[in-house]
Amino acid sequence: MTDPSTGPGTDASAGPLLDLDVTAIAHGGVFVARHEGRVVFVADAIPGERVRARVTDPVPSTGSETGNGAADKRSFWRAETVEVLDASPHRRPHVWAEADVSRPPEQRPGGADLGHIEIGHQRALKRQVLQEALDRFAGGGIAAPEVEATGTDENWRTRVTLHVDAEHRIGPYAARSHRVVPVAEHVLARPAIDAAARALGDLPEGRIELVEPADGQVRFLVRPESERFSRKDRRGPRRGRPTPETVIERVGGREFQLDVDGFWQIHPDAAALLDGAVADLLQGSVAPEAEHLDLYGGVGLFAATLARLGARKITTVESSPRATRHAVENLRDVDVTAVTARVDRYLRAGDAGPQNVAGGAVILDPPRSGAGRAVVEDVAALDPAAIVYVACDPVALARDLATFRGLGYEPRRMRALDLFPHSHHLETVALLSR
Ligand SMILES: C[S@@+](CC[C@H](N)C(=O)[O-])C[C@H]1O[C@@H](n2cnc3c(N)ncnc32)[C@H](O)[C@@H]1O
Repeated sequence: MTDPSTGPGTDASAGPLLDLDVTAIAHGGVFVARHEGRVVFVADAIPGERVRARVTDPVPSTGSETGNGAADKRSFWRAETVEVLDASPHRRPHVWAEADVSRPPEQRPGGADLGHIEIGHQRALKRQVLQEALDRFAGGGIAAPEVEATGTDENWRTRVTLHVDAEHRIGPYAARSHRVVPVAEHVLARPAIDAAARALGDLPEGRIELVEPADGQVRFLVRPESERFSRKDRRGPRRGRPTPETVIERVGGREFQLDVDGFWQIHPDAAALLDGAVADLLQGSVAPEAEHLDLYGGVGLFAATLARLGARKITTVESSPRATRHAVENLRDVDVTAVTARVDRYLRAGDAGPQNVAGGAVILDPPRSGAGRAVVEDVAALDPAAIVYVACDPVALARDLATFRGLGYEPRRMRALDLFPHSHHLETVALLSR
């Protein structure tokens, strides 16, 4: 499946208008229609609707209705809804007034690509995306679970990135673009973050990261846009740079310290819900004498879950040295070994790698791209009794499940959590065993 949410930038100001019958949701928060046999991925629509949409990518050359040679060779086009001709009963006024289809696409803030859909139907559509990914990439025969609500669908983001452009306008980027869209209110953000963002004075061009940790006090970092792609950023502070501020998050009775810009779940309920889901799936399968792995461990959230379930030998593996240092502090009361390493290298590190995982549990919580074939093969070779895979991308999950299935590990239970309301993102937790 192509991910239509990524790819070359779009220019919403050019391109023909098409009247489209929308048939399905696609991976990436866009919807499927057809025009003269070609797939058109259209934004801001709903399956069952007829919409008028402007083709934005590829941009046809002037004077041509369907485009130049390059456009004709493309297997799919992208388009943005500009008018709803026949509305779905699931359509609602967009949660973000500025994202309404009556505005030019380049002036609609991104981040809430399902915000025009009734919330229960958003979850039904996300389940369809997961089911399609499982059917197409995981070998079939796996039923996608219902998507569970968190209870907090509005003003949920505890971490927000805003941008300041050359004209000193501040706001989120428009969808699929790097254009800043000033908004009256950031409807996805926690109210304190929105208030803090509106109180920011004149700022230089760049990006601002706002964080509301458990104490409710908003912190913000101002950075040049160029740092976004810096690899050094992920390895911790650079020489001559101040050590990042530390903030505290809480799950149950336990405190987790982390860098203000370190990885933590964005939804305020997410860490506790994921801890609960992992514990639910692993209940009764944690053998105290075996070694247990928390791979892509961050500051130790799931290592703490394993400890609570009775694991006595736990190794958490994480590539960020600062996160690993925090994990050691966060799990002082627990016998945990925290390793700073890439997971793929750790699994092949011989004596410095895993020793006695047969019969134990392995938790994987990789970035969006998934764990990949080599890591999955190396995990299966350890012969754990239970594997829990925490995934924020259905297609990456499905591909890794296919590899696990080829090695004898079958998905036994799965839970899907709506940790990103009004956006297409979905968190899935799967339990596998032989
Ligand atoms: C989705 S986060 C999960 C963190 C943690 N499990 C939690 O829930 O808070 C993924 C983590 O993997 C780390 N990471 C990314 N690639 C990695 C790799 N190849 N090896 C080890 N850690 C990696 C990131 O730094 C990040 O902390």
